[in-house]
Amino acid sequence: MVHDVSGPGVLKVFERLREQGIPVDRLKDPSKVWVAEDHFVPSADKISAENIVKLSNFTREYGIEKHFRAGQGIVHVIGPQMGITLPGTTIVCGDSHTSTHGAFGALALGIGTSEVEHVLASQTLWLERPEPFEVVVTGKRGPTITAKDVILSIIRNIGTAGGTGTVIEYRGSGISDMSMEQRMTVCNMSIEAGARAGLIAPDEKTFRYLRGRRYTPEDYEEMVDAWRRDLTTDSGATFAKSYTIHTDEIAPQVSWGTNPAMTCDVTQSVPIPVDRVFIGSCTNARLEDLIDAARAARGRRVAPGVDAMVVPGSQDVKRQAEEMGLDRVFRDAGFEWRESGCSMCLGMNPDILEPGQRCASTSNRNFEGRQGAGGRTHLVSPVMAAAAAVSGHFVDVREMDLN
Ligand SMILES: CC(C)[C@H](C(=O)O)[C@@H](O)C(=O)O
Ligand code: SF4
Repeated sequence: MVHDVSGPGVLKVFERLREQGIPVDRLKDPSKVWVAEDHFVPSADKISAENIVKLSNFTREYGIEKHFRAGQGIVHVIGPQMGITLPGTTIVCGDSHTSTHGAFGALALGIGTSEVEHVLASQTLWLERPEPFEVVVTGKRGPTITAKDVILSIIRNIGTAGGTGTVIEYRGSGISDMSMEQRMTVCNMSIEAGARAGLIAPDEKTFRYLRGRRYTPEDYEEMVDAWRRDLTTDSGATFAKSYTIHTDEIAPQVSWGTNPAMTCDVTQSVPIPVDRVFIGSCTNARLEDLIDAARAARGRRVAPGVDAMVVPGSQDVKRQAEEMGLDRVFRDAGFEWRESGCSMCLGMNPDILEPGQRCASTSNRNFEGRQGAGGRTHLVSPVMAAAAAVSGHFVDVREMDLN
């Protein structure tokens, strides 16, 4: 997968190789490459426009058919939704949150620019073998405890370096209970625990999710038969590390600091009014996330002084949400209803915080200045974000009358 930030850097390497007389006049297999324009959306500045022109030249020159344009959505939302992400495949992208695709039982890794170039030219990659790390999720989540609360709790407990050198396999009843979208939220943040990737063995939910999508292969049912047989956790599998979390003990989470492990329960000291609310990103901007957020927004109004926006993860999510009337729910409550893209997740486009502003955000990183210099990010689930928007401060959604 190639996107508008990491892609153009790769193309520069291609140019350099050509100058040295090394022929990179074709890709090993253009049918295995696809492109999305997501990070610089809305593409208002010069660099972003230039990058998008570069990507267009790239797909034209190398015969790449799948090119999703600005506004079509985030690379990690599009892939699964289009049936491009498949179990048992190896997926790479110059983007750390490639781990999202592990929810389908793919080995999905974020890689560096020169590695991307190597993959484009050879369809291979040299890797140190990571250690297997099992994270067992047990118990039954309360009705307002989301996959985001589960993964924030895991990271809070194992730390941002807890997964270093490993690939995390999430398993247990707490994972099989989750929908595919919830599993994606969990795998998405594996990288925030320092892991190379995160994955979940595919099951019937996985197979059902991918059936009949735009790029689902024709021989899909045969593939499913093989996956059912081969892509399970071996009985007696051994792991280099193991961690178990009981979800019945989890409260809604709010990050307070500048890395995702700096997180606490909403019942601990979470001060603060919020100025902005961002419901979006490849972590939490799928249809179920918007349905969840709408439960707190429906029939209420965004608190005075709060600026709240919803950025669906893809055009498809947006359309489906609109068919359900969710756009009206959010608009009537005073949220902005935006076009798809990375938006205020990372401050690389005009959607940024002003210095001193605090944001309740459904994204995955709260690093200093992540959403704009001088801004502060508080990571929460979609329903927590919407509840903060209508209350003007963080609240415990378990005590709220949700629709
Ligand atoms: C811009 C891109 C390389 C980056 C990443 O690698 O994750 C971005 O998507 C992010 O979330 O910080
Ligand atoms: S939504 Fe955020 S985390 Fe996801 S790919 Fe875009 S910038 Fe990275």
